[in-house]
Amino acid sequence: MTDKIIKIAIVGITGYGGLELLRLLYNHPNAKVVSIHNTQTENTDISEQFPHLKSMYNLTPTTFDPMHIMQEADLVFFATSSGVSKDLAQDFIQAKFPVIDLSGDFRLPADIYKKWYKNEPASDEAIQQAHYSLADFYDNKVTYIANPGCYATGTLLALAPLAQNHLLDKDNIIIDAKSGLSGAGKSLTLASHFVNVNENFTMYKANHHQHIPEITQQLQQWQSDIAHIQFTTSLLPINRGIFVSAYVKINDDSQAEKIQELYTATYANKQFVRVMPKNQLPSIKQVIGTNFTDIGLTYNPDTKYLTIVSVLDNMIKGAAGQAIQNMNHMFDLEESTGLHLIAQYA
Ligand SMILES: NC(=O)C1=CN([C@@H]2O[C@H](COP(=O)(O)OP(=O)(O)OC[C@H]3O[C@@H](n4cnc5c(N)ncnc54)[C@H](OP(=O)(O)O)[C@@H]3O)[C@@H](O)[C@H]2O)C=CC1
Ligand SMILES: CC(=O)N[C@@H](CCC(=O)OP(=O)(O)O)C(=O)O
Repeated sequence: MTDKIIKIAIVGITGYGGLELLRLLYNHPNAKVVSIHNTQTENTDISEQFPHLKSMYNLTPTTFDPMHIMQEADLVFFATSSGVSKDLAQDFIQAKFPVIDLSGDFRLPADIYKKWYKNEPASDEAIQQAHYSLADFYDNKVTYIANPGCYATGTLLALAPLAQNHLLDKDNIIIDAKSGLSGAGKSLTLASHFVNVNENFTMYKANHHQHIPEITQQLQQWQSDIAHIQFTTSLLPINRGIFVSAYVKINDDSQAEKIQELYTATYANKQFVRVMPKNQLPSIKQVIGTNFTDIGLTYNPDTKYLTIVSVLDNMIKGAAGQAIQNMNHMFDLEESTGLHLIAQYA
């Protein structure tokens, strides 16, 4: 084990993603959080606002000052709302200082971002420097990483073995994804009000979710004829977790019986993707609190639809955990460092 210590700054510390980074990095043997930032600095220890952190850290949020961060730290995580890092990250990008951005700001070309996020995009120049990094498939030694979105991670891992082998029927890619409420961040809205979510089930952003272009873009890199996906998202009355159901047809029927082996082979050396035995489908609870994505498959020979289910913890594999996996790649650490987590069984 290396004795290297990576000094880390986190911007967006008062959000769910920032707090999850802080929680996971506590047990990372090669990381030390040296500064934390949000929109206000109150000059009080972070544990005043978040008592669960009492006696764990000795950190007070400080004013966001890029020059100071670059002097003190080796890497900055942006766990800020979308539309924020495209402005705040500028100085770091210019200086080629290591950045991992959890938001959607650098995942898409400018015109597509503007259309789907309905927000002003970062400059083309900045976007071109960012590397979209689905951590299980990319071992980046780059300085600037756009961490994938939570739904995009679950969907891409569910479809990767097929797309990488050009086996998807491009006209039959249907994805029905569901998320726990922490995916929406800490801000309260009418839609995220307890009474609206508890004991309820709602589909939202049907056909216009911002992860649609992110998923399509990556699928196209693997299988160039894919132009569209049918994608819907729903809100589960739970805190954490994503459940992706993908219904797809494969374009070569003779391969149908071999799909399970294809998934097992694709993920044989990917320690954070676990493929279930044939015809067994995963449940959300088996991954909550971990950096795993678990995947199960079942094929219907009558309809010729393959159902693929993938589950992950949106806050870990969908955000902070994958960001740390990317950090481990960036700094040449073993990719599971600090991420040895077992789900809570009951
Ligand atoms: N939650 C999830 O499961 C996932 C989230 N993401 C993405 O990660 C990012 C963070 O998500 P999440 O933690 O849920 O969001 P939250 O809404 O919970 O938190 C947002 C954070 O950003 C900070 N912030 C907002 N504007 C600024 C600013 N101008 N300067 C400094 N800090 C700012 C907020 O600080 P303050 O308290 O001062 O307002 C807060 O700490 C988002 O882009 C989200 O889309 C990606 C995958 C999954
Ligand atoms: C439950 C819920 O509301 N989830 C959010 C996920 C947002 C997210 O991860 O944002 P990025 O676009 O930055 O990836 C949503 O559906 O918009």
